[in-house]
Amino acid sequence: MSTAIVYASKHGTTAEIARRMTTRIGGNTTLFDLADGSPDLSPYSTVVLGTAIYAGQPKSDMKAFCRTVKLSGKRLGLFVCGMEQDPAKQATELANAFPKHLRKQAATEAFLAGRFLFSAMNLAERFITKRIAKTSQDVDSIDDDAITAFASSLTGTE
Ligand SMILES: Cc1cc2nc3c(=O)[nH]c(=O)nc-3n(C[C@H](O)[C@H](O)[C@H](O)COP(=O)(O)O)c2cc1C
Repeated sequence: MSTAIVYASKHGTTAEIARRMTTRIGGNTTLFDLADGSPDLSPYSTVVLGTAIYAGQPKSDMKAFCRTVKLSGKRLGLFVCGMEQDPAKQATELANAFPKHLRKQAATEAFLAGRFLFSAMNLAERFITKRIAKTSQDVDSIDDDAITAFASSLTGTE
């Protein structure tokens, strides 16, 4: 199985989740950061798309990529990285992050949590995070079990 994991990350946590996912998917798995441009996915039979969520929205480069990418016939997994705690709101963020036709095609999709990294944030982001999340400390909510479960359902080994 040849797999491409394509991600959109601002402060590195979606990238870190994607990196951890590669070892769990195994086989021939390649990482692509959308900040480096749009990859050619034609050689890959399986594709994972992952994006960070800011203010309820996926990153704009993932949104733009989803508008043009052709994935028919491929096994597809979708994930979002965010710090929303309410399961209903997490589900809404996931539902809004990718177009309907890709969600319909997806073999698996998940909200994979994230991190608050104050050292990576700009002043406005620190202010918003302190106000909304009521913390000024780094928080690491990356859920390794959820990453493993996502990889297993993608590869059909669950
Ligand atoms: C200014 C700001 C706004 C955010 N808004 C949301 C949000 O609406 N929903 C959510 O689930 N997470 C939100 N987050 C949390 C980020 O999604 C989380 O920090 C994530 O790990 C960032 O991923 P990245 O490092 O790949 O950019 C926000 C974080 C910041 C700093």
